[in-house]
Amino acid sequence: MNDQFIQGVIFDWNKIDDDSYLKQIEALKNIERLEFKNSINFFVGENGSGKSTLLEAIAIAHGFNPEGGTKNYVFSTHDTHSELCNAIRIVKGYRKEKWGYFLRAESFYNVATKEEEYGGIDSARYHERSHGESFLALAQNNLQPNGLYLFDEPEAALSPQRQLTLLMEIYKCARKGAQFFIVTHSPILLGIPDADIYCFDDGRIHLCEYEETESYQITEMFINNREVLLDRLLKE
Ligand SMILES: Nc1ncnc2c1ncn2[C@@H]1O[C@H](COP(=O)(O)OP(=O)(O)OP(=O)(O)O)[C@@H](O)[C@H]1O
Repeated sequence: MNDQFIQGVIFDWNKIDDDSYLKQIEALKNIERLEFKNSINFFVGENGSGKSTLLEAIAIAHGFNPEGGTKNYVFSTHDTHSELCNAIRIVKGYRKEKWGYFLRAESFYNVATKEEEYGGIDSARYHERSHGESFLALAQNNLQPNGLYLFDEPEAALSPQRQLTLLMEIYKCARKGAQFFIVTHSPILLGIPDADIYCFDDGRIHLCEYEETESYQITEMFINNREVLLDRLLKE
């Protein structure tokens, strides 16, 4: 039985203008519905394939602030979210999450500022740590059993060692009833066992295996054939 908080998304493209760029995004433009059965769901694919657009739309349609944070965050410093959130319906399960967090690498600074403000005197002092240290601390401070988490490229600030720490935390939290939607290019994070990987390449959203992702294939090819590859690339 599917006991996830978010079990799917239904799209109504009639609510989007014909000249909107959303209707030009190959992976999204013909999709009617998507199903989620897993506690850990990755969105992968080439730059510009629509991953962040969909993650953001799911987050906003579910009640999160467009720039990130918990559902209680209402600040907006740079309101540029797409109208896709108005054209989707979230299919919810019978369980309701106890806590949730939308975390995007690109607006982390603003979220950390708000987190310090809202958290009051006892809050973690995110701006007094390095980018990676504070990003991981903020993620860790907000990971709870039975929570719902939407992360956009959480690896951006993290060393490989800290990506492994985050991987461990996500895995443990998912086993305690949490659900994750994560946009990533990280071959480390993607390696988490038993996750569903939704690939946005080839003009559609489709499930794929870890070893089929470009993040894995290109990293593997580079590490195992670095000299030959560089020789070929740099000679051209
Ligand atoms: N405000 C906008 N106006 C026009 N086009 C936009 C706008 N925002 C995004 N796009 C386009 O929508 C497409 C999907 O963008 P999106 O940010 O979802 O890609 P992505 O898969 O998350 O990429 P990346 O891996 O680089 O983060 C891109 O081609 C992008 O240029």
